[in-house]
Amino acid sequence: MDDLILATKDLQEQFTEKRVLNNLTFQLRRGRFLSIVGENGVGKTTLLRIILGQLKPTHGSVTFYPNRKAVKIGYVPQFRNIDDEYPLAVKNFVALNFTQHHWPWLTAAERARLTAVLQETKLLDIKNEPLGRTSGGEKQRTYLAQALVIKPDLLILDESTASLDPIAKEQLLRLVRHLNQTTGITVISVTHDVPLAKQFSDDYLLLQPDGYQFGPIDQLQVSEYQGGEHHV
Ligand SMILES: Nc1ncnc2c1ncn2[C@@H]1O[C@H](COP(=O)(O)OP(=O)(O)OP(=O)(O)O)[C@@H](O)[C@H]1O
Repeated sequence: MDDLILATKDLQEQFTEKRVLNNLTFQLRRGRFLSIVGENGVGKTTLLRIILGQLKPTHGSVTFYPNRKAVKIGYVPQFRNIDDEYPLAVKNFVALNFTQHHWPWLTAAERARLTAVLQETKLLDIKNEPLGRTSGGEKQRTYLAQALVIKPDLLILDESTASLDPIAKEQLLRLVRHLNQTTGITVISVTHDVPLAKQFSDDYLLLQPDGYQFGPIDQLQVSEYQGGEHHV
């Protein structure tokens, strides 16, 4: 169990109208990049919410190793309400995730961490720009930086590339993969983009209406993936 970061056992979620996750059981090793794929409504976000502790499974469990408290999670949600007028500068938006309360007066250690993460995510040049005026790709990198600033052990991305053009999509995933390989951070990424998942991940979890598949990414058959926004 040494190198596991989390394991699920027999997970199921029963909503009023629908049941998702069919006794889902899988184990994720530390340092791996897992892509979760599957058609719309199959339960991908539900699984993330269970892992994040926002939703209690109707059945089954999630276990963290060595325990939940020891696994720091950085989360990039699927939707944000950032309009063109959003005034907070990129660097201040990233710093929101520091837990200390007297922001914006960061400690020296926090300032150093902030600079490091802005550099890692290639945001130094635009750190003083209001977030509302940045491009889609820059916004996604800012959300990523905000999740990373706390030095998480596990990074969870919910369709972070969905709104991006193909070049920005690949750049973002390449960056996440680079961080995964250089820092050892474990990544769980929900995506509809199977070719990109195949390019950048180690493992896949394909959720299906009546079951699931889990395994090394090279075993994911593109033809088995039906649905999502991008039919392949
Ligand atoms: N709180 C809830 N109450 C009732 N039904 C819900 C709730 N949350 C999700 N569902 C339903 O459960 C199913 C799975 O939703 P979920 O958001 O996990 O799917 P998904 O695979 O992430 O879909 P997408 O690819 O469209 O984001 C959907 O049919 C959804 O309508």
